[in-house]
Amino acid sequence: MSVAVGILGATGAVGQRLVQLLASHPEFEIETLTASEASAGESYSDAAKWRIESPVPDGVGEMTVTETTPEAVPEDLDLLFSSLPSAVGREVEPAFCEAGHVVSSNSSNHRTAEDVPLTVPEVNGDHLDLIEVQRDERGWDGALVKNPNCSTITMVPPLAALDDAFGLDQVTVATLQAVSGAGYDGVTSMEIIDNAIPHIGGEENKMETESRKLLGEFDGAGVSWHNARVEASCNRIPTLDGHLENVWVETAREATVEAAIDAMESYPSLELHSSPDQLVHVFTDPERPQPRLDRTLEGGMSIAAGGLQETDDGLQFNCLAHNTLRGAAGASLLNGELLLDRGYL
Ligand SMILES: NC(=O)C1=CN([C@@H]2O[C@H](COP(=O)(O)OP(=O)(O)OC[C@H]3O[C@@H](n4cnc5c(N)ncnc54)[C@H](OP(=O)(O)O)[C@@H]3O)[C@@H](O)[C@H]2O)C=CC1
Repeated sequence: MSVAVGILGATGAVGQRLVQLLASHPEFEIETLTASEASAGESYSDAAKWRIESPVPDGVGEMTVTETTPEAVPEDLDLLFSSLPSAVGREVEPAFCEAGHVVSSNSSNHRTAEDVPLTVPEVNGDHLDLIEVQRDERGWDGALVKNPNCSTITMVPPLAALDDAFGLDQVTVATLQAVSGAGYDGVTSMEIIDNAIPHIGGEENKMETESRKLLGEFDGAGVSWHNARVEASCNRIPTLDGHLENVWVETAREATVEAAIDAMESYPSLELHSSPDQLVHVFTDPERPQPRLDRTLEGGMSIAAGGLQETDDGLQFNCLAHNTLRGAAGASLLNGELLLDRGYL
């Protein structure tokens, strides 16, 4: 069975990754590509400044880009992936849902809304059924599902494993984030070469809130956020792709490095097309994980961890993920596969 899909914001950095991943997907077929009014009417090859190592996939370059409105896309599209700027997503995504479309969105708007599932399929796929509450409350035939921020996705699977094993009371994280997270025009070379920027607007709050929603419990009516305190400090560094994070956790029960490695490495993955075989890979070499060496682990869909050490009240570790694959386009794609698997398409 082939599922007809569209990409909202298809010409951008994340949209291009979605095009790349969807072009060879066995279940999804790209039917519609949208962007801003400035790009509408152009061929995809002309509208998108293609920045991915592999060429524009066959058949996509000639497609005509349409405007990002419900009227401009076919009514019978089963699924829309959204990689719009969040201010745009906030306005238009609900209109697509109201028009009956199911939207798997990477944009940050609505992530912490009470009736919007925020999911990392392997960690809290059960939260997807919040769609029923959303449809009741909003009267939509469609649905809006979100994946979290790229820095949040990087730390949440290891944290979920540690929570299952020992319980989490407090999480403190410092990030070293790649420039692609800011988008192509986000940070100039003069700002970032030979430098580090100890601030990324809004990022700390996203990590502190989204992680607690993801690790929370869904009871059929709503999500009770996890009680752990989460504190984040976010930094931009001159790597291209791959966010590296240093994490300290205070655990509720005594934790050992050996048990923590076991919990992370045995944390279950899923059998969705884009799921990695192993969700978290733990390195024992203290110099790993590194962005350049480890961001493409399992096609960029795995989380790399390492540097595990016991502390007075818990553990510390490092983790890394590819921010535009596992952290953005791949995360939306996995949510799309989960929607299909759970019968929402
Ligand atoms: N880059 C990353 O690593 C990550 C990005 N994100 C989030 O994903 C989203 C997309 O990011 P990114 O791909 O980097 O952004 P880009 O700026 O590269 O792309 C934005 C896309 O949205 C379209 N667009 C812009 N304005 C409008 C509008 N008014 N109406 C309709 N379409 C519009 C653009 O079309 P056009 O080409 O015509 O301008 C383009 O297709 C953002 O919300 C971002 O915060 C999340 C995680 C990681």
